[in-house]
Amino acid sequence: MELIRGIHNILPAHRGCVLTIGNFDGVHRGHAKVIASLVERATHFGLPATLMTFEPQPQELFRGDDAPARLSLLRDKIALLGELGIDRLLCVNFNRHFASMDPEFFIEDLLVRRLGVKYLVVGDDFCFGKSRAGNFDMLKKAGERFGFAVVNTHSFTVGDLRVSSTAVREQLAKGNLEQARRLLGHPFTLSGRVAHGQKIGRTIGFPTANIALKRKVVPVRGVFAVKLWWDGSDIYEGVANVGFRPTVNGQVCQLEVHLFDFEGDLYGQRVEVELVAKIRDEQPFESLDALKRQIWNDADRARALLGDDAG
Ligand SMILES: Cc1cc2nc3c(=O)[nH]c(=O)nc-3n(C[C@H](O)[C@H](O)[C@H](O)COP(=O)(O)O)c2cc1C
Ligand SMILES: Nc1ncnc2c1ncn2[C@@H]1O[C@H](COP(=O)(O)OP(=O)(O)O)[C@@H](O)[C@H]1O
Repeated sequence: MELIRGIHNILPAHRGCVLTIGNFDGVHRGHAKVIASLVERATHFGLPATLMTFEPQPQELFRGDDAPARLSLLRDKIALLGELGIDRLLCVNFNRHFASMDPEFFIEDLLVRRLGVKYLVVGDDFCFGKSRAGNFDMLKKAGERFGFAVVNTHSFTVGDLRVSSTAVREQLAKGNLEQARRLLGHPFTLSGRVAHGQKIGRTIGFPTANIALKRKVVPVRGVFAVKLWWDGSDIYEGVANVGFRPTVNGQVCQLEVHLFDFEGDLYGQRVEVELVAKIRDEQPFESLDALKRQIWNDADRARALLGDDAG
């Protein structure tokens, strides 16, 4: 998969494609379906399957801290999309300038002239450009004029649940990791670099790798049974907390993982953490001793849950 970072990096050689446009947050099963049909069309036309996505996600630009919790960071998104057979990923720097582009210009300059789109898949609620005046109907009409087909994405359901990034966020907020996994089609993971903390963990017998989440809004909270790995490593099991650590007056939301049967230095390592099952909500404790006793219980529970998961 070729990554094109920014519209200024679109080359004349990139002209001619089948295209889909969207946030693709989480890269869930609905997204995978859309992409599978795009790849099929790409083969049919003999053109590269191209996906246009935005960074930051539009709501993050417009709503800041009120934006919906981010499911996948760009880096995770790129990795997940890379597995779905797309030829090109165009990542647009979503800023005020791009957002206020005239919708006609978006179509004629970007889609037609520079990308040479022959087939376009978007949701029928897709709006774009200045005052969000560009819409599905406008794309359809432009398609007739410039000679490209425009088709609508169809909803994909699992059981009676419509798969959407919002539905995944709702399941995660409720702590239903298994249901979230079903909607995503892959486990929910958080990733980041291990940083130094307050060094309290080791003094209570539970060293915890502290992982900065780099998100404005985190979609999960609480204590979880987890698996952790990094590039080329084994998979380790452990117990983790995602939250503000009220007992030690934590200021930022953080992921902390205590690994079972592991002794070593993880500082600086980029790790991936799969949340397997939720154990409880985070709570304040009156002492570190009380917290330590609780973490012992959490660890037992996590081992049991992870044992079930393996079977
Ligand atoms: C499994 C687990 C559960 C935790 N639960 C809570 C909790 O309910 N409340 C809380 O204030 N902190 C909780 N913590 C966070 C601890 O306060 C924190 O890991 C400890 O203070 C060590 O901090 P340090 O890594 O900065 O040294 C939990 C940590 C782990 C690993
Ligand atoms: N079993 C373990 N689980 C997690 N981290 C461990 C473990 N054993 C050693 N470590 C190391 O210890 C560090 C955590 O120790 P801790 O006292 O909690 O310090 P900090 O407050 O800096 O996180 C981790 O970042 C990692 O490098």
